[in-house]
Amino acid sequence: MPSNSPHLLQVRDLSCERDGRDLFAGLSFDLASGCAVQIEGANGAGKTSLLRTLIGSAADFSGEILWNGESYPKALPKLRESLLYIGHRAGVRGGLTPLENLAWYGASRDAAYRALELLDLYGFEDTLCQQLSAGQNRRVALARLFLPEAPPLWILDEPLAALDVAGVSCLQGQMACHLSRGGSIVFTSHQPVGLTPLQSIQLADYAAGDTVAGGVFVGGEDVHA
Ligand SMILES: Nc1ncnc2c1ncn2[C@@H]1O[C@H](COP(=O)(O)OP(=O)(O)OP(=O)(O)O)[C@@H](O)[C@H]1O
Repeated sequence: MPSNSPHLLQVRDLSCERDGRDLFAGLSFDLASGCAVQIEGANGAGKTSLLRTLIGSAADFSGEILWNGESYPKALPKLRESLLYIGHRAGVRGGLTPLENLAWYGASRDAAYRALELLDLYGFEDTLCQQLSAGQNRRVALARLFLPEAPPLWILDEPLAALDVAGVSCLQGQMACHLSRGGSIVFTSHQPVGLTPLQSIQLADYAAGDTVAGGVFVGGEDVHA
């Protein structure tokens, strides 16, 4: 069960600065198998900076991050074997079709067709992505979450952005399914997401000089044992 699972990702007293400005300080949380963490905060609060730090793309932090008990940066090669990161910008190549974009990530043709169908992109598989709408491009990016054998750790920056109601529902279902299979998710979103167990972290609570301990949990057990 998720509450008894080991903590895969551990963040200890993390502080991040950009251009001489402290974005957040004293941030600590644990992420266990089967659990999700939602990062919330105003525009410019540092959500993307935090995610980029967690994926090892930003080394200018203080504090400690551990993956399976091993500290960054030593842990990064193993982390990347287990990580699926979808950033704020969709990471979709406009000059390729949806099928070609998924093939670039190693998907078989059958798996890519299936994932695109689940995201209601049937009939658009061979259309250049630069001819698709913003929401459709977002769906192409998110189709990676619907491929078989997706990695266990998902780090998603604004995954619900640009999606319509049906798209949000579809993605929420897939995120819940991932948790039920023992996967873990860290994501940013400005809107409520119906996941359990979910730890919500408000970056405003960690503004430099205004540090509080821990986040708020909705459902499940507090993994800050
Ligand atoms: N590489 C960088 N160099 C300098 N400043 C940066 C860099 N990346 C981000 N910043 C600054 O850090 C601050 C936080 O940016 P970030 O993108 O992390 O915020 P965010 O919470 O994700 O915002 P939004 O909700 O608007 O996406 C911003 O003021 C931004 O200008």
